Amino acid sequence: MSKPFVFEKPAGMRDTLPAFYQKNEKIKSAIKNEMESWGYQFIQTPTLEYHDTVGEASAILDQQLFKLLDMEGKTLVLRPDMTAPIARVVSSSMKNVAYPIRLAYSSPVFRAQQREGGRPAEFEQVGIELIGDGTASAEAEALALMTEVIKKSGISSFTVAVGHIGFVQELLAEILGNDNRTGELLRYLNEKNYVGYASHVKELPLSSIDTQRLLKLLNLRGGADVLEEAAKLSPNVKGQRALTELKTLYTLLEDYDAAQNIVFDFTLFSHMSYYTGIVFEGYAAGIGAPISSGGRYDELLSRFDRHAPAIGFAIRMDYLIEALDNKNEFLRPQCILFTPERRKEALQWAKEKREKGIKIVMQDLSGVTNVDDFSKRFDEVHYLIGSQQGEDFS
Ligand SMILES: N[C@@H](Cc1c[nH]c[nH+]1)C(=O)O
Repeated sequence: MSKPFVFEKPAGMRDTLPAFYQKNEKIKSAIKNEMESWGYQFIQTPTLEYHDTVGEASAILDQQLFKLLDMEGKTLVLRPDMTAPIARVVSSSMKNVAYPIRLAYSSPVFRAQQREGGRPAEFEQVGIELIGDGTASAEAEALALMTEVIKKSGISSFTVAVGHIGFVQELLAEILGNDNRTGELLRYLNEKNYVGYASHVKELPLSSIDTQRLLKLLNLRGGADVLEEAAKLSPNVKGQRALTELKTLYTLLEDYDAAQNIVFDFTLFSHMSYYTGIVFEGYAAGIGAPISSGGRYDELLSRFDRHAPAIGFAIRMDYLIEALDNKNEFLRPQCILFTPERRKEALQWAKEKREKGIKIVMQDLSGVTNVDDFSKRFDEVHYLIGSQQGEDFS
């Protein structure tokens, strides 16, 4: 016997079925409304971009980029994130719009995955970018909005981890000097491989004080008192500046009433190499991967010749939906099963219900083979069958 035909999909590609789709659309619309109410304007950018502009600026590992060629032989990429395309837009079509600029997006992004990893290679991000504002208020706004959006989506139990790329890089560079060794430790942090980080540190030929400083970095996770602990690692001037920035940020977040969910985490290091200052990730109970992430990227815009400080974040819709408890279940449609002689009556009834916002499936009885099975899909099933008046729809 020949093997049954399997409709395989490329690694990491997924179908979105009705239940997930509905939930996603509903939550997404709540998130978008919130972003719009803070004055962010939604834009769309193309799915394909040039590899040597947006592809490189996106700061994703090259092997994770989906690449293809256009008719002129130029290499294109499926956009791996939205921050770089938005930097391109702000520096070209919007170059005459004065800073600060507040933009938002809701778009699929693409990052190639190994099949064994089982991770999605296409997923939807809803995010914002606040470009041209280098103030602490801009940082507080981004974090407060992210917190609000997570709350509005129905997640009650979550934390937002905040770190600072500058602090970590300065500390490592001061102790290790050489870029390769720093790079290696940063890679462990990015992979959240703290055991690997610690054993690597212990192998390095360092004074015991410096070994301790590098190891203590791993404990710098927790409430606002972590900032005091971080100060004890005797950071250099730039490192101290980063700590002051974080302290100010915390005070501002208290004003925004958004400090309750914040924890500081100096091990936070992102794979996105454009970050230059604070970085943050949102975590929901029960989900291992971040449901949102963002940070300050003050150098990216210069790559597009319109220098500006900037900050932003993206919500990862698939993980966010996974994190929602099922109390958000959606009402299923109602069904009206009719026979042709009652079709008009059924149509009239369906029209009235639909106008009231109730979802109605109209189904000719002779088109259904197993009525019992079919009926299970609906909240209510009404019968308009035969010439007799069968059901009272008042
Ligand atoms: N583009 C980032 C999120 C982000 C938006 N703005 C700044 N950071 C990501 O895909 O992880």
